[in-house]
Amino acid sequence: MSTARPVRVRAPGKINVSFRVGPLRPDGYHSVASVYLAVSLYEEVLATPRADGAVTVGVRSGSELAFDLDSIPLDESNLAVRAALLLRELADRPSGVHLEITKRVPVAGGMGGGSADAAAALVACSALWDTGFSREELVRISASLGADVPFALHGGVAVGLGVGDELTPALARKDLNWVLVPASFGLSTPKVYAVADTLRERAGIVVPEPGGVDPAVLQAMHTGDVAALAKVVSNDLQAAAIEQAPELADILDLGVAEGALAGLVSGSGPTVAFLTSSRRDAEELAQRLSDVAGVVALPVHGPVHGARIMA
Ligand SMILES: C[C@](O)(CO)[C@H](O)COP(=O)(O)OP(=O)(O)OC[C@H]1O[C@@H](n2ccc(N)nc2=O)[C@H](O)[C@@H]1O
Ligand SMILES: Nc1ncnc2c1ncn2[C@@H]1O[C@H](COP(=O)(O)OP(=O)(O)OP(=O)(O)O)[C@@H](O)[C@H]1O
Repeated sequence: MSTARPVRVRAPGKINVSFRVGPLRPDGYHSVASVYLAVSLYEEVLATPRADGAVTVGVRSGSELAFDLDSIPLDESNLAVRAALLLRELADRPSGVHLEITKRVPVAGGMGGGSADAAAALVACSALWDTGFSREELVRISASLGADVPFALHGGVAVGLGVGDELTPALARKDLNWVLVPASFGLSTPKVYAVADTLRERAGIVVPEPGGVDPAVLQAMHTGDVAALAKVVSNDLQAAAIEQAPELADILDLGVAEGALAGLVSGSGPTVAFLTSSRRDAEELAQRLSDVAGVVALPVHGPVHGARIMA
């Protein structure tokens, strides 16, 4: 359907419930095996047509988190702008658009917030410009914007191979309840990968190709066995994130001491995610972490849908 009216899209942040990192490839990326879970913390992009043909962006906070909005570029390096420019070129449209981003996913937090913005911008502009691209085509297009962008479009639960962009849907029988503890600072994704390489080199570890994901993780999600899942969640980037920000180790210990079934750093960090048994346990843990440590702690659940137009 063609529309000249503004289009609002929301796209989720993610947790890597399991994340294996293989060797560094010649292109500067690592081959990975990821179990992605989309969680109920959403970015929103409102796309409004611009008559002058320009592609512009604005960012505002939609959260109680103290976002460093100044660290987000407002030029052509903004991921949402890159998405719109790429789509415009592929669809051969002369159209302009203003993208207003409402941020709720921690910036540089390891939860794919910028990727969610890119996915939301693709879906919004595709509707605005009536490109006729299918969802599958948008997913394919999105891979050139970043390794996490296809999953922000896809949503739900998925296995990500290659650099994380080769997705296969997976099943979660039950809604999983987590508590997120965002940090007041960000970590650079390439830096965390580089530190991971250095740590492995120093330990004399020759890193194998990740192959696939840990089948025990898929099995636990498939059967909805949260206790079993808690035993197998893991992230190969966690040690490198802790090396960069040692306080993350204390937060991980605290969450488990306060009753989380398990804790792990999300993606390249520094956001920490704690698994709990129920929505109620997540709310109680978030309250305790806030009381005991004075940290912001957000209960979330997943799987949730990928980038989608809002009514
Ligand atoms: C850490 C994760 O968030 C886990 O899902 C992703 O692997 C990162 O995904 P992303 O932020 O979308 O990454 P991109 O924007 O494509 O890449 C940023 C940088 O991260 C590093 N990178 C990213 C993905 C990957 N499989 N191997 C890498 O080494 C590379 O240095 C790359 O230049
Ligand atoms: N729309 C955007 N939103 C946030 N950051 C953006 C955006 N466009 C470009 N960036 C740049 O990308 C950097 C990382 O952003 P993002 O919030 O996606 O990190 P992240 O969640 O750690 O990413 P990932 O988990 O995918 O590695 C920011 O510091 C910023 O400089």
